[in-house]
Amino acid sequence: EVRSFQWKVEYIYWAPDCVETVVIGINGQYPGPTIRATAGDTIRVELENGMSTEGLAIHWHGIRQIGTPFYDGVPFASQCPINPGETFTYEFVVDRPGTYFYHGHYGLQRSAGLYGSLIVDPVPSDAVPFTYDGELSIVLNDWWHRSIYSQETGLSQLGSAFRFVGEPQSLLIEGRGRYNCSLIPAAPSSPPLSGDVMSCNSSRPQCAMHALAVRPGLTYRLRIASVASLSSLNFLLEGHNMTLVEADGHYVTPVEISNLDIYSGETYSVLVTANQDPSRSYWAAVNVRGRRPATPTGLAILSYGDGSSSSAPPSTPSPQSPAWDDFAYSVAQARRVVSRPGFQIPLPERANVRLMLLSTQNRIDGKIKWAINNVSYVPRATPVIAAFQFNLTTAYDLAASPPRDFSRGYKIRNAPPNPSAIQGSGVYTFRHNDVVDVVLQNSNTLVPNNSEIHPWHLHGHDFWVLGYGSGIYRPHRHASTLNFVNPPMRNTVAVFPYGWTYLRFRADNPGVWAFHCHIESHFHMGMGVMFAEGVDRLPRIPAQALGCGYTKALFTAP
Ligand SMILES: O=C1O[C@H]([C@@H](O)CO)C(O)=C1O
Repeated sequence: EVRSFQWKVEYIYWAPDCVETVVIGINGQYPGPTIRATAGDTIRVELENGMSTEGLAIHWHGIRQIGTPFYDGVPFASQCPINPGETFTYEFVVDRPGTYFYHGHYGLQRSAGLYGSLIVDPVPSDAVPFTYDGELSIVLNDWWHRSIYSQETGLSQLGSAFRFVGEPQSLLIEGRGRYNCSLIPAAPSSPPLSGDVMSCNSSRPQCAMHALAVRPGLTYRLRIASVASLSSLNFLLEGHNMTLVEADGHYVTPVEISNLDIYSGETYSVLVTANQDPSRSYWAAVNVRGRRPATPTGLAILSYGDGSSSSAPPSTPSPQSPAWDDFAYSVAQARRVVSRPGFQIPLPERANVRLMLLSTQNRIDGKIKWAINNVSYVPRATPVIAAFQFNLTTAYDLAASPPRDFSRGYKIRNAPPNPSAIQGSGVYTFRHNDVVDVVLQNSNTLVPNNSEIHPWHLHGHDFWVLGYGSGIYRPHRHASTLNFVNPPMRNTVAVFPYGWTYLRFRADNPGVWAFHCHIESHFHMGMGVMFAEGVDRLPRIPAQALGCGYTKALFTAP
């Protein structure tokens, strides 16, 4: 079945946490509309860029775009950005059931609210290894009052003028949070200039708490996605345990948990049974982990029944998550997520390519950047995929590969000495069906004794997560600790402070695929790489994806 949508992307005034600001909405709404489809369906989105001051592209996160790499939605990788006033039609197959989402991938547009859910149901004949009575779905996010333009300006300043985006003002559940309006000075004019002078009003319907309505005794599949821009999050339901059953569109061996660590770019399904006192409601809560929190708990209401007193907010205090810096807890929970017997995709026995990718925070030309093996990624004006298809060697040096390893002597516990980091736009190339191992190696930032969590997301693929460890990955010491028995498949995986994460994928999807830290500011500061694979088999790029950079030369004036 083809499911068609017509979307117009525009700036709108919205008050996600009761503070009115400018949000990027779809068809006048934030978050964007939910796409619901059945495995095998074709999704067709006619996307009009109604923002008159910037380009646009939308990424369908977790959808592999098999055969349609030019609809992956990464500007300057898979397509030219959609100009103001232009309409671009995405058309792709959602081949596998699961919990996904979509989001803007141009600049910091995801942080401005350009995202929504994408849920794919299995075909009726497909086995689902658990049962439930009903379904609920939430997207988690962190939220700033400073515009993304101000945030971007801060990230680009020289030397000590650098201003990081900082900790978020609010955490949102399904696009809703509640900022404490008494912290905002009264607007100087009356009525306030909407969205320019901060106006906070806790009775705005847009910031009414989201409610998860359940009926006593029933079991629900709760789908949870994180599109957070910065924060590692921890989700919990007051008084209720959860059974983890799906991660990034793959069934996992059920795990009982009392709270869920979720990193930006990840999705999960948990089963929850409404088995508590039905005469009251409970908190659904989200807290920051991994960075010293400066943001209040984000809240929604788990309400028993509908319309009765049980939908009023609980009078209990908001629930707490494990300590923000209990990284051992996070690693232990990550290790418990393994594939489900009967639903495993066989792991290729060995890889023929291995990349050792060291992430460092660096100063380059006076600016703070993130670099991978000393190269900080900067997009160029020509889509990488078009450079391969049309051999645009003026746009990129297609033969040169960025470094595939880093110096064995690198001290990951020291602030980077940073002598030779550069900016670059090089592309790692693989042959069709190469089996690629990637070791993501974390290190100290420019701040002494500091290393951060980075959730890495791979486009066009799922990968097997073979293991996590601390310190520098050393094959002779760590290869034997990898999980070759039941590694989970994912599209996003965390790299923990001072640690390494080991993953494997098969380069069986001809295209150009971004692989990057899903923290919005970090990718913008260069924390990503480009993978090109099977470029001799690329499907023909449609004209609507071209027209910028050196692809202009492909068209002749009418
Ligand atoms: O990219 C980042 O920059 C800051 C800090 O490292 C430099 O001010 C921070 O916390 C990040 O995650």
